[in-house]
Amino acid sequence: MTSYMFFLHRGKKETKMGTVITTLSSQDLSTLGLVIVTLILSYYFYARTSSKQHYPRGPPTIPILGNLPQLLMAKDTNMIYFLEDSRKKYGNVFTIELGGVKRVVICSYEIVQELFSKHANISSNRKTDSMPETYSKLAEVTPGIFWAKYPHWKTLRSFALSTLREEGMGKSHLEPRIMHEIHAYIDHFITPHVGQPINLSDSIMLATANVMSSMIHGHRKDYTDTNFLYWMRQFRISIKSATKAAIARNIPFAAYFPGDFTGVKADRKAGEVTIPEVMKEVEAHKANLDPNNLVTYIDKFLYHAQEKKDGENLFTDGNAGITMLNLYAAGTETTSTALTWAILYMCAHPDVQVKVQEEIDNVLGTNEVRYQDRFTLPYTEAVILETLRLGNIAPMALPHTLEEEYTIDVLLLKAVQKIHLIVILQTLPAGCELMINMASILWDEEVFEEPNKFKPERYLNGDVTLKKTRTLAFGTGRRACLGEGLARMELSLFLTTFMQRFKVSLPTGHIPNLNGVCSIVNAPAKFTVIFTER
Ligand code: HEM
Repeated sequence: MTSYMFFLHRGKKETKMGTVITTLSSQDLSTLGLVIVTLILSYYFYARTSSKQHYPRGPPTIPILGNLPQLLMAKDTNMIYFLEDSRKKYGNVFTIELGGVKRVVICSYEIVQELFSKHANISSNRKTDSMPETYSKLAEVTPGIFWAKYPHWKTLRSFALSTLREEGMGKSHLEPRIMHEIHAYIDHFITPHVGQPINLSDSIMLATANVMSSMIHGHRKDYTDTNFLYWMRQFRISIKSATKAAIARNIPFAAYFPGDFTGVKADRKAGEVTIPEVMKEVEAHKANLDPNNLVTYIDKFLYHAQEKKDGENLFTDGNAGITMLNLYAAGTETTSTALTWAILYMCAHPDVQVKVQEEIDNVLGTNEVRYQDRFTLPYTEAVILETLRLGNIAPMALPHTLEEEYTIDVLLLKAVQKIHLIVILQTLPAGCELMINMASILWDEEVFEEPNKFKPERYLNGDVTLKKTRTLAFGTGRRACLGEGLARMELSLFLTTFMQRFKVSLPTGHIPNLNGVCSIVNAPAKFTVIFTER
């Protein structure tokens, strides 16, 4: 009778201790094999039928109440699910439920593409109850672009997109206006303070706001205009308190907590300042409307209203005001935050900064940059792409509403969950809100090697050309960022000009803090930077 011995150490004839665990005959072994195969098969079939019994099964719901104090009280970080790659903790799709609103958080690039691009017809609306109060009052009558639903959204978005393109978004004829703003910014905020620490993030948004302003109204505001400064400060408060305030809207009693933990009061105050201000601008443009000289967004909007071309009366004064506010909100803080990250990364990585400057010196010398130069400045462009990835500017994008119940494709689930035998279907309920966890996608270690490191070369083929690498920083599908062309243009022109003229560094002894402070945008923590003439 042949005996088979089972030992503790694989590949050894005996354990170190020489302990024999058990002995089995060949017949025993066949029986054991049969038992194992039977167990595996029955588990497989059991799991299939048991998961079928529960079909369709939705994503797990993460209890949010336990985290509520953190969400409401945290000064800097209020959206805890969006600050990290939540997939590791909760999976590719999970639900957070707050005040009766189900929010489905998606942490997979493939599922985002599947829902927002392939099934855009059922996922491209937004609910107004997830918006901050600043807008909600106006939006009850005038939806603007951000929070509008089909078919109104389509009309307003198409109008905004075509008008901004006429104004030069992504095109060379906008360049002089952006360059004018860059020089004004340098003259006012940098040159007088060369060699001294300055707070970039507080001032750079005035420059990006002015680019927007020149497209919307046809003129920029002076950096000493106190009304403009006050308006921008309130505007910024409303953006920063937006996520907290939106949460509080779903838990009404939270607004009555002492102080302003929920941001509702700040948001309300900001609304009281910003809304009348934009409506004043609308009135001023209306009073001076010249059909033979329609060169700004707002004039074209008001002229369209007079013509009543839409037949649905969408082109109202209220919508003129709120779309204007949407464009400021979307186009100001996002781009200025990306620029602030770019400068911080340059300070934190002096070697990268030197490479950017060498490239600019070789290609441009002292010539002023043109947007078309991006094709011959691949390293600088790679720095911008890496900034958009690692800086994670819009950490949760904007919520979408799912119009119909939707079961995520089983093959896709198998692929993203890397499960081969049992796949638990995930059915998302109609009416839920879909949110993207950008951190899971932009910092995905399976796609980006060492995702937490700033490595522009990941976007390059050698040092020569840009690699095609997936990105989601501007969203995807019908509702993707409307201003991507403008943002890319501003980032390229601002960063190249700054790097051409200045060396940037942190004050001696300051260690760069590369953790973001997350609200609707993910911004660097407060820091000061020293610009030195090169
Ligand atoms: C670095 C800068 C920017 C980033 C990272 C960014 C990112 C995004 C993201 C992620 C969304 C949401 C997409 C979705 O709902 O799925 C969005 C929407 C939007 N963005 Fe941007 N954005 C930037 C700059 C701009 C600029 C400069 C403008 C101004 C023209 C702009 C206008 C908009 C508008 C109007 C929407 C709403 C679109 C809609 O609801 O149809 N963005 N952006």
